[in-house]
Amino acid sequence: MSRHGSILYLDGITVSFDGFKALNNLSLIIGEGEMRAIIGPNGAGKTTMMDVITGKTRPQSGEAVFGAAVDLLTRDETEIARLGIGRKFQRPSVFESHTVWDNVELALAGHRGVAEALFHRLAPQEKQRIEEVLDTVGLLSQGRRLAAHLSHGQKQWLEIGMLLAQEPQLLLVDEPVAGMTDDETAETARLLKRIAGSKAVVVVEHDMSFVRELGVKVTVLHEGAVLAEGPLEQVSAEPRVIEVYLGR
Ligand SMILES: Nc1ncnc2c1ncn2[C@@H]1O[C@H](COP(=O)(O)OP(=O)(O)OP(=O)(O)O)[C@@H](O)[C@H]1O
Repeated sequence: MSRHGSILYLDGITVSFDGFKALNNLSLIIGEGEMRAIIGPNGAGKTTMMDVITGKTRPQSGEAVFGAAVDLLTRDETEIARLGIGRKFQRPSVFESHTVWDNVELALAGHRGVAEALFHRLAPQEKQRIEEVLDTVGLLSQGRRLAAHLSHGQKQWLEIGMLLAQEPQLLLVDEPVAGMTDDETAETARLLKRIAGSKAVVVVEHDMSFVRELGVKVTVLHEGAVLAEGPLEQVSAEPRVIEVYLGR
């Protein structure tokens, strides 16, 4: 496998929990600006893979390289986030008692405390950046609303916006459309497509119609390793994939 031009290079990653291999010699390469969908049955290792990339779990063996040469296995979670890897967990976690605008402003400020961040006078370029982020996630007209009053889908988009404010090069998104309406699901696919290109996006999702809408290369995980990889039509026609995942 070649590392050239990749934003993420995983090679031979193995994670054992009491002898059980949650990841078993997993290798995966994500290109710069690429969007990739990761699918696979429950227990396939999708969450564990995200945990390894973000420094939450250390593998027993393997290599994990970010960009040209950053060895992720020597960095802790905070360092990895600062390096430019953003992670969105399944459930939205926004500051409900703050406005949509303030949520993005807080994310932009990052290291400043909440009070300090909100009383800090915004530089024109910070204001512009917040507007850009809200526009990207389709919430520009919602800036003054309290986050608590947003729909479930809008909260998910806001949290994606909060990650974008931190300018990641790689965004990991775990089951973004769970609990969304069909319209919100379709909008989320459009949103992620707008984001990909300027940054790489790895999306874990069980919703096949959403994965189809993304229209990107799919990696099927099974028992901690890659079972199949390619366009959705191709992998979904493979007998092994049908047997372990799609046919159930
Ligand atoms: N801390 C842990 N201790 C022991 N076993 C674990 C631990 N974390 C995960 N596992 C096991 O590793 C396997 C992979 O789990 P993982 O959560 O990565 O799968 P997944 O593909 O994300 O599944 P799902 O689609 O259900 O979220 C599972 O069998 C799980 O029970």
